[in-house]
Amino acid sequence: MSEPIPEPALPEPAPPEATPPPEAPPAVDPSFVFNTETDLFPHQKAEVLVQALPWLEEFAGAIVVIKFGGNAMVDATLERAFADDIRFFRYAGLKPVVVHGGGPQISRMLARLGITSEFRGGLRVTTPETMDVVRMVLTGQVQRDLVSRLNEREPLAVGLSGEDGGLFRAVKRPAMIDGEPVDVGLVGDVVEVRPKAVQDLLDAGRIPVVSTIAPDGEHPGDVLNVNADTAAAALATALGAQKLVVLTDVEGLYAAWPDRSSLIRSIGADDLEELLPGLESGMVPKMEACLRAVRGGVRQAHVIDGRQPHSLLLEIFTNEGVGTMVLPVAERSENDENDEDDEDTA
Ligand SMILES: Nc1ncnc2c1ncn2[C@@H]1O[C@H](COP(=O)(O)OP(=O)(O)O)[C@@H](O)[C@H]1O
Ligand SMILES: CC(=O)N[C@@H](CCC(=O)OP(=O)(O)O)C(=O)O
Repeated sequence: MSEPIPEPALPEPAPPEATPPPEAPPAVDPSFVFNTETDLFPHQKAEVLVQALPWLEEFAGAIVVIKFGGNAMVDATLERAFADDIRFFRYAGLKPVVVHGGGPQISRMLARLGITSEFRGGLRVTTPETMDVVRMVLTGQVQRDLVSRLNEREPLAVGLSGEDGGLFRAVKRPAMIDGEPVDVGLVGDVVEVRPKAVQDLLDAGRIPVVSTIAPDGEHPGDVLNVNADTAAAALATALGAQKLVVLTDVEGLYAAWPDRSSLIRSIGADDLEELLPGLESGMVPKMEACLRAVRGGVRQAHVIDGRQPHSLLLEIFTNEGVGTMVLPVAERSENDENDEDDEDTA
């Protein structure tokens, strides 16, 4: 009998390779370095949110007209921050209405077309040829870009111009230079607002975005170029807005421009009216607009720095606010109050 052939010994199975436990995500991004100059501690973040609470209550349901324009509008980062602020307002329960300018964009297009343009007393001298370009750039380019930007996450914004739904009716106006009227062509002043088209959009939860071209009330079929600050004031008044906010490329109104230490934080309508004749070019339509708005029943009008991202949020939701605030009646300063106390006790 032959010996059974022993089965070859199988090699010992290798112990299962220990799989390392999945690496927990780092609690803090290792590349993050806390900057004590610019970053907030959690308790500070909470403080900012809590500080916003009374303002959220105050402005719940309020119509706020925001003039976005000119030089604050030509930077994509600023435009994105602006769109975020407007959407923030909308979700916080305010009713924002955007009135846009586009002076630099119009000037660029006119230059490309070889058409010279000139400003007199802060207003563009507008020939029929210039008017075609103004209308095309404002309603066909600037408004479209802004509406698209606002609609990036949710389609809330709807564009319209003063021609839509009879929103504005304007008549020709001159520029005022050294107290003298000067003809500036097809430039108008809004003399009538039918806010229904805008109100309907607000009631539907939309964000209206308005271009300031207006039908000529005296020459049916013609349109006029209206300065966007002026149109924003007329619309704010007609809508019974709580606030008008004008974004620009300086911190606010300076009493002694260009002296940067002369920024005015708050001014009453009467004092502003006295300052107006001494103001220069671009500030003239802005401050006239603020004056008209508060005289027309808007509670506060502001000129703020559109070069600072989120300056709009700071204006509405912080105790300090930013820029220059125009009120129907001047705020009493602490000094005034102390003087009065002294008189009482004298
Ligand atoms: N008193 C003043 N306070 C602030 N800015 C003034 C004053 N007077 C003139 N300006 C000028 O007005 C400009 C703002 O007007 P403008 O350029 O027409 O603004 P926007 O392009 O934002 O509509 C400022 O950049 C500044 O050069
Ligand atoms: C009559 C007049 O001057 N209209 C302005 C309209 C646009 C505007 O107001 O734009 P900003 O707010 O960007 O300056 C213009 O033609 O430039």
